Formats: sequence, structure tokens, C-alpha cells
Amino acid sequence: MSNSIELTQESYVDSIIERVIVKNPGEAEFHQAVREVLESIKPVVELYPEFEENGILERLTEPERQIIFRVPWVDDQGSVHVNRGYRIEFNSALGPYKGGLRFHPTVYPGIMKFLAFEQTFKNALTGRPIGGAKGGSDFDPKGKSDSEVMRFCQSFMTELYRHIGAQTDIPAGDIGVGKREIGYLFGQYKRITNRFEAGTLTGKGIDWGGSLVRIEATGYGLVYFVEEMLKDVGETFEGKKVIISGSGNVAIYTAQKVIELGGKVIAISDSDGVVYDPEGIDLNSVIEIKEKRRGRIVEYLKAYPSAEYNDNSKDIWKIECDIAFPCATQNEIDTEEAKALVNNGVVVVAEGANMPCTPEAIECFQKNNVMFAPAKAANAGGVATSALEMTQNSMWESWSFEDVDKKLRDIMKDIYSSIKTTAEEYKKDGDLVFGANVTAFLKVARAMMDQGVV
Ligand SMILES: NC(=O)c1ccc[n+]([C@@H]2O[C@H](COP(=O)([O-])OP(=O)(O)OC[C@H]3O[C@@H](n4cnc5c(N)ncnc54)[C@H](O)[C@@H]3O)[C@@H](O)[C@H]2O)c1
Repeated sequence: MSNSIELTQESYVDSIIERVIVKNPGEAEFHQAVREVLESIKPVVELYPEFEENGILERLTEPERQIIFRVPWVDDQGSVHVNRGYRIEFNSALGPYKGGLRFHPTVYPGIMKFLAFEQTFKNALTGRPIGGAKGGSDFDPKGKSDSEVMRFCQSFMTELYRHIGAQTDIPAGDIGVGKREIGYLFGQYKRITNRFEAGTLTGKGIDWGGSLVRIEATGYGLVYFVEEMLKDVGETFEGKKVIISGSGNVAIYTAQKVIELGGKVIAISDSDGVVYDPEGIDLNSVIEIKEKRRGRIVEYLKAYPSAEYNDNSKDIWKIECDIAFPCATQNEIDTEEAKALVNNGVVVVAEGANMPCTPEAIECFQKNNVMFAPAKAANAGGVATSALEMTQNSMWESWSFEDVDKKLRDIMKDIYSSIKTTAEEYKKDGDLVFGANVTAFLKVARAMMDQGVV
């Protein structure tokens, strides 16, 4: 009897994975994200037949709304360009849709859907009342002037504005969308709607509704999360050799907090290559190159000629280290890179980027007893602080840096302890991937059950 129930439930999960592949052809990243979550929650879905009876997985894998639109803009030479804009409003069971905007040439529906799907679970883990969404465009801000970026953002918002709002959908930044872009987007939103509705976008400037710590939050939160993992084995960051891929928002503030806690960041990268400095990377130089000049990481060598540069970004994972933070993009660590890290004795791998490790890479870490922190838990500090920004906006208040930082630290501690406890409850001690997926799934699924078939 119990066998037949197991078989039915297993085939439910498998049939949903199959359905997602058939209904979303060619969207490999979305298939990957769905498979990763559904396969890990299988034992829990088997325990509660009401999830199948209520079509929870069918609904959980189908976005509530998908918006695709044309974004025409004019460059500095007067030529017309057309990009494609997206907003995927995936799930609003826990609150208004919330998730970043990504401007990058690789953006297509498969990337948008995987990010929005993941965001639903991540947002659930923060304990804040926010649903999941993601958006963006295949526009490439690299090499564009400020005026071109402004015109693009204005055109993008001219369509997006009708779909968003403080109670509806609240976009934020992601790859290629930082404070500058949020400023242009907010300006256009305000102009079209004639409303200074600060709670409609997060990641705003401090003087016009932004929150202190939002810029640092994803990186700081990631390090606070790993600090908890290390504490559990009687360790700290003190003296640890750390490598961090990327050199954008997440990478920079991860590095800053690691250094503050006594770790040594020995390598950092961008999509062109890797800088290795065994003496420890000088973060101020990186900030000068990346945040001020919007330059390439190779320029680090001008200030530090003794550092080494390698023009293959993936080679960062061959560097010996104690802790690795992939903070650049999806699927940057596959089996080969994971094996190189394991062979070099890595102790912790924590995902700052979204889905930077393939399922095979994660399996390799878990088999080799590497402590592994999955993105939806470890990088949730950014969106959690965005939710704190929304709270301040609705109260017409601004909290101090210390206040927000403490709240962020507490949220990261809570996420760690809740997913660790869930893993233990199901006899999967230390499996934070399982713990994160199940904790988030149960929260979203139960809210969906409460709200009926919508
Ligand atoms: N910004 C946030 O608050 C936030 C929150 C959660 C997750 N994330 C995720 O973190 C990752 C980075 O986002 P970000 O906001 O720092 O973006 P960003 O645009 O500020 O930085 C991205 C960095 O990655 C580098 N990069 C891109 N492709 C690369 C590659 N193949 N190899 C090495 N470097 C590469 C870029 O050169 C850049 O330095 C993304 O996966 C994003 O979804 C961001």
C-alpha cells in the first residue's frame, strides 16, 4: 500500500518536470531550476497527497503572468535600436511580486523564468511578505554612455510602469542594473504616474527613498550566512583564503565583509578574466575600477603589477582556497571546476550569484563533504533588505546603517537556522539545499492552498 502511494507521488513530480520541459521548449535554465527544486522536495510531496490533489506543482511551475514588450531607443549617433523587455510575475501567494531586473545580452525567457521561479522560494525564506518575480532586457549596458542608458531605461519604464506598483510588483536591480539604472527607471515612473511612490522600486538612492545597507546587503548577507555555517564547526573567517568570482555588486561587498572579518581575498574576476593576488586583493582599487570607472578587472595590474592576470574567467576555480564564493552568473561552476576546488581542499562553497553551480557540481561538493550554501538562502540578504527598504518607505522613515545591518544579520541567522532545522527534521542533516527547498516550498504551497485555486 505505502509502496503504491510512493509510486504515484514520484510520478507526480516526474510528470511535472516533463510538463515543464514540453511547455517551455529550449529554456534550459528554467528546466534546470525546476528540476533542482522538484527533485529535492520529492520526499515531502510524497508525504502530503493534498499537494497533488490541489495541482500545487502545476501552478507553482506556471508563472501567474508573463509580460514581453518592445523597447525602442535612440543611441548617441541617432540610430534606432530595439530590445526586448520582460517581466515575469511568477507567484504572489506570499505577497506582491518582488524581484530584480537584469540587463544583459543573454537575457531570454529561459533565464527570466528560472530567476523568477527561484526568487519565489528565496523570498519565502526571508520571512517577509513578498512574492516572486524577475524581469529585464537583452540590452547590454556595457560600453553605452549615461545618456544612452537613460534613454533605454525611460523607454523600458514607459511600458513597465502599468504593471508595477508598491502593492503589485516591486522591481529592483540585478546584473547590469544598479543605482544609476534604478534612478532613471524611478524618474520615468514618477513622471508618467505623477506619483512619488517610493515603494515601487528598491535599490533607490539614499536621499530619495533608498535604504542604507541595500547596496552592501547581498554580499554582507552572504558572509553572515557563511559565518553561521563556520560557527557550527568552531571556525571563523580569520586567516581564511577566499576566492570570489565577478566584481560587481555582490562580489565587491562579499569581499568587503570577508576582509572585515579577517579573511584574505586572493582572487576576483570579471567576464574577461581573473586577477590573482596572493598578498590579498586591494578592494579600493577594484571599487575604483568597477564602480567609478566602469572598467575591466585587468586594469588592476596597473596599480599592482605583481598580481597575476589570466584571461580565462573559469580558471579562478583552479586557485587553492578555503572558501569559494561564485558571485558572477549562472552555471559558472560545473563538474570540472567543482573537482578542481575539491582537489585543492576547499572547505565551503557559498552561492552569491543565482544558480552558479550546476546540479553535478553541487553533487560533487556534497559527496566530498564540502559545506555548501545554496543561493536561494545564502544570497537572500539583498531582497530581504529591499523588503526593509519597502517597510521604511511605507512608514516614511529612514533607519540607521546599524539598525538595518543588524536586521539583515538577524534575517540571515534565521534563514540558516530554519533551513538547517528542516534538513534535520527529515534526517538530511547538513543538506542545506534540501532544507532551503523544503522550507520555502512548504511555505508557498500552504499559502496557495489557503487561497484556493487561483
Ligand atoms: N544585486 C543583488 O542584490 C543580487 C541579489 C541576489 C543575487 N544576485 C545575483 O548575483 C549575481 C551577480 O549580480 P550583481 O548584482 O553583482 O551584478 P553586477 O552586474 O553588479 O556584476 C556582475 C559581475 O559578474 C561579472 N561576470 C559576468 N559574467 C561573468 C563570467 N562568466 N565570469 C566571471 N565574471 C562574470 C561581470 O563582469 C560583473 O563583474 C547574479 O547571478 C545575480 O542574479 C544579485
